[in-house]
Amino acid sequence: MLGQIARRLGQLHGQQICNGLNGVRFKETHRHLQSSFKTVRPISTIPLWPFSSRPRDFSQPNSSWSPEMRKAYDHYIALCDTDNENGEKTKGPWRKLPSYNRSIKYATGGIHLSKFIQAENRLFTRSVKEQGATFEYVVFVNKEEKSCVCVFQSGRLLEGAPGHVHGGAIATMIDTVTGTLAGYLSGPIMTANLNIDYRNPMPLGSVVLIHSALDRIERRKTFITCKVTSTDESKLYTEATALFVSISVGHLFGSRN
Ligand SMILES: CCCCCCCCCCCCCC(=O)SCCNC(=O)CCNC(=O)[C@H](O)C(C)(C)COP(=O)(O)OP(=O)(O)OC[C@H]1O[C@@H](n2cnc3c(N)ncnc32)[C@H](O)[C@@H]1OP(=O)(O)O
Repeated sequence: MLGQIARRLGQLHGQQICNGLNGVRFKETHRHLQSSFKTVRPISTIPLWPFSSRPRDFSQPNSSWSPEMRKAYDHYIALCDTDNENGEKTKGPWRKLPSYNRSIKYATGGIHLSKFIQAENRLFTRSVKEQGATFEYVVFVNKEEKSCVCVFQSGRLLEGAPGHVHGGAIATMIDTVTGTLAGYLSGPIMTANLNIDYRNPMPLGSVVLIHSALDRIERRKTFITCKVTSTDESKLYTEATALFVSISVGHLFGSRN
């Protein structure tokens, strides 16, 4: 039974992510899973981390970032909350979201749980250790406008057509960004539908902006629109619409709400 629960949990993100779970202390694991996943909330409502150690944020600048990536990051950082010269906080419209390498780290206490639950698993977009080789990205949300923007730099391992980014890698980033916004606004969700129009090939290594906005919410359904453009927004690469359905945590364990 617990193995089944664990395997169901492991299907998060469409991947079998809990193969390494066999052999862990199931009683303890189950108790932690139950209490932790009951507390998954929209990212917007997550308070300051309740434990002293914070998980590493993978969306901080690193040496693989091109000047264009850094410039776009600095542009949005300047629009986030800042401290003025008097040490007072000035409210900005944007907020930078942290990005972890394990989805479990988004749950309360997840950094601790991640040491013994599904310890080998990694979030797909953060699974390659080499900086700059795959997905370098950072997401900023605008709560008032119910929108977000992601600055994304593609790496050499994401090739599809020669010299250009693989369509599946672009879809991955669109799912990630629209899903992040839907989760921010609606709490635990899963992708139900993703429609993508590829308008122009995206050069490998380029930096793009992935703009997502709330279209509407109907009952459990959150509809998001998305456009991928060059950083100066003069070139349109991709357009998409996405539907996310709110789930109870039990959905991941096989129960139907
Ligand atoms: C945990 C924190 C993690 C943080 C990570 C952060 C970063 C990463 C973020 C990355 C994010 C990446 C996330 C990922 O990649 S998630 C991985 C990919 N997605 C999946 O594997 C989902 C698989 N599908 C399901 O589990 C279920 O089918 C879902 C949950 C989607 C709905 O099954 P459920 O039994 O619950 O609901 P329902 O069937 O009663 O339907 C409810 C309503 O929805 C409507 N409907 C349903 N399907 C469709 C459809 N295809 N088109 C149009 N409409 C559809 C339906 O008509 C109904 O409408 P209405 O009658 O109310 O009008």
